[in-house]
Amino acid sequence: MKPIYLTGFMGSGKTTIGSLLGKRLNLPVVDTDHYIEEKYSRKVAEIFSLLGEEVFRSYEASILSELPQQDAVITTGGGMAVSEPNRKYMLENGFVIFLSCPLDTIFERLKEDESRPLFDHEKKREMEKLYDSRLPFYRECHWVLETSGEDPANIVEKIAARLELSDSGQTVEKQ
Ligand SMILES: Nc1ncnc2c1ncn2[C@@H]1O[C@H](COP(=O)(O)OP(=O)(O)OP(=O)(O)O)[C@@H](O)[C@H]1O
Ligand SMILES: O=C(O)C1=C[C@@H](O)[C@@H](O)[C@H](O)C1
Ligand SMILES: [Mg+2]
Repeated sequence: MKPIYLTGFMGSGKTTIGSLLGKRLNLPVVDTDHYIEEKYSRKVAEIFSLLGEEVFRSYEASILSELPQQDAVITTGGGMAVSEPNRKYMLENGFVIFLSCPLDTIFERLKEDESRPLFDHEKKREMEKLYDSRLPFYRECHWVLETSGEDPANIVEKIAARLELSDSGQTVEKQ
């Protein structure tokens, strides 16, 4: 089975859902942010502050091909799908699920969380711009799954059900 890539904006639930999905499907899970932190022995926030975003993006691009090529759930950082070559790689080599979530819900989810260098709780307008600019990239995927108002466990069951449908050869709608 091709790897499942979870994409979407910061706070859409990629890491949370991916971890549960891995357990549900009995597949290993690789989180690209964690992989980069291990490989380069620095926290994502440190890479941004010490080396800059461009360096972080080069790390993201270079690690994709090091990740499992099959039987895995890969939870991506929020900016992974913004790069065209990254999107192309994921679309060609795996099954890409965009976890969609309204920005207001994301603000609510991340209100106590300061770990994301690009998420500024005080700058709603800038966050809206970033969010809107990224939507077209996230939408280049195999499935769009709306996550707001859904419990993580339910989302996982929905994904598992859709994967079973596609395994059985039935046509599945993108949205
Ligand atoms: N479906 C959900 N319902 C409620 N809370 C959720 C849901 N999914 C995730 N959360 C919460 O939202 C926060 C962010 O989730 P998570 O870290 O999984 O996002 P992410 O998409 O991996 O973000 P990033 O792109 O920054 O890595 C966490 O506190 C998590 O518990
Ligand atoms: O959306 C983004 O650009 C980011 C999301 C996080 O997962 C991290 O990859 C980093 O904080 C950047
Ligand atoms: Mg994450």
